[in-house]
Amino acid sequence: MRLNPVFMLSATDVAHFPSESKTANAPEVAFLGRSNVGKSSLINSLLGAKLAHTSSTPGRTRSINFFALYEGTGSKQKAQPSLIFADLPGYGYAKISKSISSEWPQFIEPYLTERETLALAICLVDTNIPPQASDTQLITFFKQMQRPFLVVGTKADRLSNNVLSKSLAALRQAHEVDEILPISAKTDAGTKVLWQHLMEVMD
Ligand SMILES: Nc1nc2c(ncn2[C@@H]2O[C@H](COP(=O)(O)OP(=O)(O)OP(=O)(O)O)[C@@H](O)[C@H]2O)c(=O)[nH]1
Ligand SMILES: [Mg+2]
Repeated sequence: MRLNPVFMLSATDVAHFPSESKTANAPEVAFLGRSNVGKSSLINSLLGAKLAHTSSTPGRTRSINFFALYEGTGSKQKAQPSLIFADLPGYGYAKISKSISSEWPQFIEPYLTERETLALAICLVDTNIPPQASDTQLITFFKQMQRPFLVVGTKADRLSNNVLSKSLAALRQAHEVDEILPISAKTDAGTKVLWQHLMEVMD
């Protein structure tokens, strides 16, 4: 199914989050991970459009950017979105070993704990670097909150199959998760499988 993406708004405060009148309570998917892991690039790759701003400099995304995804195009586009994407600012950028909550802007934690329509969190981890404590911390947070999450391994295109398999095994072990889906925003590898997970959220 093709979804038509439309940028909604950029939130720097809880008060700015899109309300029910805008989202029609459509399920929301949040993209989380360290700065530069490839959140905005993955969103663009999934949407087939360059809507989210990407940068080689960490810390590009400083607010939560919401995108509404509509079924149908032109006159056949539905009035209400079917899915919402939320592109979040990265963590682990300014200071190295601070806890996620102290590093992160004040509005991220309320977003994660209070956003009722949040249906799935995509936790991005970089397959090109060793397991990071800040990522374990985020994944533990979702386990404890019993909120649905999915871990994806980014920038898989940079590694040979052999090195990628080893990296994924190390990441699964460190973060104590059964599955990490390898993806590449560059080659679109893995994005079809990821869309299958997103479709389940929409049902
Ligand atoms: N080779 C390769 N490079 C990638 C991939 N995804 C992202 N990048 C590169 O990684 C850098 C960061 O990408 P972004 O998508 O801006 O990362 P982000 O997680 O949104 O970063 P912040 O907004 O700073 O938190 C850019 O230079 C991208 O081109 C990928 O799948 N493969
Ligand atoms: Mg970004």
